[in-house]
Amino acid sequence: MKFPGQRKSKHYFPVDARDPLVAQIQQENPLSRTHLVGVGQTIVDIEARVDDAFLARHNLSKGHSLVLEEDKAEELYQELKERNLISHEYPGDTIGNTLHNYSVLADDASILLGVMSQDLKIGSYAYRYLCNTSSRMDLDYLQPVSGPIGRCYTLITEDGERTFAINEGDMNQLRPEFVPEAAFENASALVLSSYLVRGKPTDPMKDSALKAIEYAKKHNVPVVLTLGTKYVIEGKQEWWIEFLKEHVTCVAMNEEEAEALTGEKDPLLAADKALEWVDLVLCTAGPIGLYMAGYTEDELKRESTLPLLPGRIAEFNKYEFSRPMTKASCENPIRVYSHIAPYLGGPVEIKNTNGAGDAALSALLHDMSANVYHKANVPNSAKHVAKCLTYSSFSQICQYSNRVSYQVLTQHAPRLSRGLPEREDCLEEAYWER
Ligand SMILES: Nc1ncnc2c1ncn2[C@@H]1O[C@H](COP(=O)(O)OP(=O)(O)O)[C@@H](O)[C@H]1O
Ligand SMILES: Nc1nc2c(ncn2[C@@H]2O[C@H](COP(=O)(O)O)[C@@H](O)[C@H]2O)c(=O)[nH]1
Repeated sequence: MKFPGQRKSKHYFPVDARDPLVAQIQQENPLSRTHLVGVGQTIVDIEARVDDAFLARHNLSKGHSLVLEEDKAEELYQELKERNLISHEYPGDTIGNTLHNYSVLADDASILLGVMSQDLKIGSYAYRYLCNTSSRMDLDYLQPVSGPIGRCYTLITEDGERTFAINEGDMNQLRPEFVPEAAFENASALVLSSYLVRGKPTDPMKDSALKAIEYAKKHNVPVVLTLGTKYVIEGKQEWWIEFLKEHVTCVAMNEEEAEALTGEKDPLLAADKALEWVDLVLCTAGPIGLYMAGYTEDELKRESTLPLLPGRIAEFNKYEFSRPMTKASCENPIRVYSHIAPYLGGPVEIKNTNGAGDAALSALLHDMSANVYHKANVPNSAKHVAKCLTYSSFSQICQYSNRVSYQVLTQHAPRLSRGLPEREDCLEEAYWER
C-alpha cells in the first residue's frame, strides 16, 4: 500500500524498511492487507466529436447517459464508423475507472465484480478492456458471458458537453452467484454506482448489487455509492433517499446529481442535506472544485489553520482538519465541511473531463483503505483512538481528490495512465503547504 499524502508525518506508514527493528517485526508478522471491491458494468468508452445535428438525428438529449436499443446503437456506430468520427477507445465504466485509479494510486489490489466475454478475440472491445486495465485489479471473479461487453459512445459536442449513449451488450448480466462472499473479507470498501439499477427488470445486475451490499454489511465494509448521472436520480429521489438511508455510508456525486437528489442547487447545502441520510459526502462541482461533508466527534474536532470560507453555511470549513467518522460512532457528532478550488486553477488545456469525478472518488477510497491498512497493522497507533473512516482529514482528502482529478483532466483517457509524479510523494512539499 502506497500511502496518500502526509508522507512526513509521525504517523507515516509503512515505516522505514531500513530500520532493523521494524524489518524484524515485519518478517515475523507479514503485513495484513486490504483491498477495494466494486460491482461494475464492463464497458468500453468509444469517444467521438460530433455536432448537435448528430445528437438530434439519433434522438439523444445532450449531457444525458442513455441506454439505446440494439438496432439504434448499431445505426449510431455505423455513422461514427462511416464518417471516421471515432477518436479514442478506452476501458470505461464509472466503477471500473474508480477501481483502476485506486489500484494505480495505492499500488494495491482491487476486485472487480462484473462480466467478461468468454470467447475473447484479439482486438475486440473485451480484449482492449483487459489490456488497458491495471494489473493490480483482480479480474479473477468476473462472470464469463457469451455476448459482448458494453459500449459507451462518449459523444463530445463543440461546447465540451458529453453525451453518453450505451449499447449494453451483456454488461447487466452479472448473477448473484458471481458475487462471492470471500471478496468482502478484509475489504476496505464496496463501491457501486446508481447505473446498476437502471437495467431491464429481468436483468440480474440489481440483485447482484444487493447481494454485494448484504456481504459488505456482514463484514462491516462501508458501502460507497457514486450517483453517475442526474438522469438516474431525477423523478426517483424518494427511492434513492431510502436506498441511501438503508445501505450507504458514503455518497459521491457532482453538483447536478446532488441537486437532483436533494433539490439544493448549492453544492454545500446539497452535501449538508445528504448528511441526513449518509455519513460522508463527496460533491464535485467542475470548475468550482469540490466539497466534502461528514461527521466527527465533537471532542476530537480540529480547527483549520486555512482561511475560513464564506458560503451558505458561514465559515463552513472551520473544522476541516478533523477526520471523518460515522455518525453512529460519535457520542456527540458535529458536522464538518471542506472545500477546495481546482488544483492550480485547473489545467491550461483540459483534454477531456471524462472520468474527473471518478478520479476524485478513487483518491477518497485510497485514503479510506489506507486507514484500514494502518489500523490492521498498527492498531495501537494514536490514529485509531477513535474509529475514523479515513486516514487523513477532510481538508487533506479534498486536496488529494482534487489533485487526482486534475491529472485526469490533463489526459484523454478516463483512467490514470500512471500514478501521481514521484516528486509529489510528499504532497505537503509540492502543494499542501502552499
Ligand atoms: N472546467 C474545469 N476547470 C477546472 N477544474 C475542473 C473543471 N472540471 C472539472 N474539474 C476538476 O475535476 C473535478 C471533478 O469534476 P466534475 O466535472 O465535477 O466531475 P464529473 O465528471 O463527475 O461531473 C472537480 O472537482 C475539479 O477539481
Ligand atoms: N457503468 C456505467 N458507466 C457509465 C454509464 N454512462 C457513462 N458511464 C461512464 O462514466 C464515465 C465518466 O465518468 P465521469 O466521472 O466523467 O462522470 C465514463 O468512463 C463512462 O464509461 C453507464 O450507463 N453505466
